[in-house]
Amino acid sequence: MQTLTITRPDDWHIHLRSGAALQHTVKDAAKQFARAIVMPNLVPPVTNVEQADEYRQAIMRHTTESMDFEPLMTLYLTDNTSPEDIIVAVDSGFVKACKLYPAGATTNSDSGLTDIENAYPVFEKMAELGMPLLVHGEVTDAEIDIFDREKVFIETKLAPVVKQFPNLKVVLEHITTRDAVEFVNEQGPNVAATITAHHLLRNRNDMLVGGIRPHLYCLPILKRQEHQAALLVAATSGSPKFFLGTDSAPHAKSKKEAACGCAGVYTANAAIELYAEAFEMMDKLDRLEGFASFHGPDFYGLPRNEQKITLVKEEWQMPKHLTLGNDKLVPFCAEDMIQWKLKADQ
Ligand SMILES: NC(=O)N[C@@H](CC(=O)O)C(=O)O
Ligand SMILES: [Zn+2]
Ligand SMILES: [Zn+2]
Repeated sequence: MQTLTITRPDDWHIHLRSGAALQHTVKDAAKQFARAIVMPNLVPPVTNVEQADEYRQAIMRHTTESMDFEPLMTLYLTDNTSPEDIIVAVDSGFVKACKLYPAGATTNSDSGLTDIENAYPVFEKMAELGMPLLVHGEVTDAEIDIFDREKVFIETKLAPVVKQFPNLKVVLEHITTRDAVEFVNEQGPNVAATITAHHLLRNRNDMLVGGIRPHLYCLPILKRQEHQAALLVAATSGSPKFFLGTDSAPHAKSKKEAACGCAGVYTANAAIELYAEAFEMMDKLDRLEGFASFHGPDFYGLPRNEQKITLVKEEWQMPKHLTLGNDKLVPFCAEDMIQWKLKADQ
């Protein structure tokens, strides 16, 4: 039987949510990942260290020692975040990054930055203290087409930040375009990107041809096939600039299958298996470990994990539904056959 053993991976972008959802999301993530960068877009958002500490403790209540899972916390930048807040965050030891949402860009981003320049004094402090900036890279201008919002953000918002703060570590999160790949490749080692499994495995035709599939709707939205191809090349290139970030973002089935459905795809229950499928498709399974387990900690300046996980080439069927608190949750690839399986009892 074909097996693949790699260093235990980390997820550098996940939404664990809060309350009853945590009993499912934490277990799913911890099954495979040793650490996860936890997104702060709760309602209300996690904007200071006290809130991050409370959230961290809520997550930890759903872990056991044998799970050996560490949530890495983030702060949500608002127009009111100050450079002093960054000093306190760095001192906390458990806040590992700050997250920039342009106001209105995505789920729960209403308190995001109304103008990126408002945060320049904060970026300066982050650069000085080595705190990474994580970016949801889409403009929100009504006149910009939704399929162009990442590209326009890079040109008009991100490029000036990177130029002004060459020492700032920046992660362009969940990239979806060839333009993003090229931009990241052109920058120095302080600029990196995360790539989701769903953007590697699907494109906008999968979402829209033959009927609209709400469970593939996420932000940034799936793009055309040529962009998917560029992401596959980047992820499997071996470049340390690209690493694993699932952007697993659960929404109840009823909130997705609705006249105005929420954005977000749930992959955490089988993320590493899904990435393995993408890497196998490119005949680059040997590059999975770098992408999933090395490039992220190296960029963040954290130690690589020591434990291992094993994947087995064994077909299984993705469930039709999972549970999210009192609701149903439809996972990515629901009812599809998956080719790789994480071996239990590692
Ligand atoms: N990716 C998504 O489509 N949704 C995320 C927010 C985000 O990461 O932009 C969510 O929180 O639901
Ligand atoms: Zn986002
Ligand atoms: Zn996200």
